[in-house]
Amino acid sequence: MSVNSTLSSKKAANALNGALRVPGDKSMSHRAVMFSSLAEGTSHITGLLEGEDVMATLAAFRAMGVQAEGPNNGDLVIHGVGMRGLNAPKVDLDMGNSGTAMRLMTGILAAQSFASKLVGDASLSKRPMRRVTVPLTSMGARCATDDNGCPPIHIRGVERLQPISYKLPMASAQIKSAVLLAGLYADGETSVTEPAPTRDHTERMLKAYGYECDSEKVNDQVTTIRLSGGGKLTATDIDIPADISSAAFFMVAASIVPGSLIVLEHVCINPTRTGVIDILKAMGADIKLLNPRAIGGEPVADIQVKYVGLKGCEIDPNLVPLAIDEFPVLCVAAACADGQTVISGAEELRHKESDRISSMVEGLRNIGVEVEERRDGMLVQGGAIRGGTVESYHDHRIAMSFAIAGGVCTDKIVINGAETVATSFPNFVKLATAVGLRIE
Ligand SMILES: O=C(O)C1=C[C@@H](OP(=O)(O)O)[C@@H](O)[C@H](O)C1
Ligand SMILES: C=C(OP(=O)(O)O)C(=O)O
Repeated sequence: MSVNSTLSSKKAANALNGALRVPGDKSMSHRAVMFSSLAEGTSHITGLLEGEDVMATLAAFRAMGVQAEGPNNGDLVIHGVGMRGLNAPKVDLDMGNSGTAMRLMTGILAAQSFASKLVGDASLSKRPMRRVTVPLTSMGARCATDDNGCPPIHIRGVERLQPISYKLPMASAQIKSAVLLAGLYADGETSVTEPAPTRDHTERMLKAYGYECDSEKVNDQVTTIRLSGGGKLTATDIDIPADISSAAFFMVAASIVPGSLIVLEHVCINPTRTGVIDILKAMGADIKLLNPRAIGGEPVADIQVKYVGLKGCEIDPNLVPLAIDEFPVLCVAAACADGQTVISGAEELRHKESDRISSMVEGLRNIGVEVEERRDGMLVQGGAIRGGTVESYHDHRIAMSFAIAGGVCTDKIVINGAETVATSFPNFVKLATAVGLRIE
């Protein structure tokens, strides 16, 4: 762990200044490890996030016989074993805190000829998993959750899978990806229709590893993704840009601490991930995308954020899936804005590492913010942040969001359970301190 279990965050002495590069994108890092392991040949990954979530994915493949060197400063070499080259694991596969790891691995493992069992930590063990086992079972997979629909997931070997045409019941990149990954092994064409755009790293990265995958827009919101089973992945070199979900903490910090000017370098600005920029801009933030470029099939830019002060707004529910992991820190932005901010259409937040609606409502109240909890969101009354003690509920994004609130509090904020930041952002405290936040 890079930090103690309690963080204490105090008002920044000065404005935040400087350029920083946050760690690699978590969604892309998981997928790069998965696809490199299943590919034919040796892949070189750079910019990998060395957070605990991604390390759980890597450990699972090592337990199934995949050889890898690293990671070392974000560099990882993986010797792929091919689509059918995994060995039966001799141990339960521990996905730690990571919903992405558990759901995507279920898609891959449900198609193998051997049995496996996926387990997770206390938080992951409370998260809903039937959303993946139900469609996979209809493809002929033999996988089951516990009676309560949560992990562990028990998977039995199968000889073959049938393809399906699956309409996602909710906008979820994890369910989409789990079905597509199982579809790689199915006899025929699998299609997934999403009700609203969700992150498309699986589709983009499949293409980077030489696997054909088509996306067809049905209308503005709805897209159908199709692929045919039985193909192969070919090893490649992949450079992973910085994670906009980690950058978001500093985008909000610079937007609420007067006088700030920061540049977040080399951030992935895939349009299925940039809802946080649109929402902050709707609140009046001054955000500029500098040096736009393409890296490994993904758009990348340096993001400049200058303090101008925020105003409350009604957040467009269509932006929710495009900023799903950024809502905890957006709640902090709302608490510092002039006027009210309304979040709606965001019930999925209740199924993350913690119930992020109730964790944020409770924490904001503890530091002196007026909030009304709603089933699918909340209403935040902007104003001053006093300070107090908050619980992270072992949710990395809750812990880091309150650390950012510390930049403007009049007293100090103590965050319990902060070791969890290592799941997605191991050097958070170091980078935050480097740009001027005062975190102990
Ligand atoms: O596919 C992914 O990499 C992710 C999808 C999102 O989850 P859902 O698909 O459950 O919304 C997101 O919250 C998670 O952090 C990463
Ligand atoms: C929800 C998150 O991750 P996961 O679902 O992979 O646990 C997150 O990182 O905010």
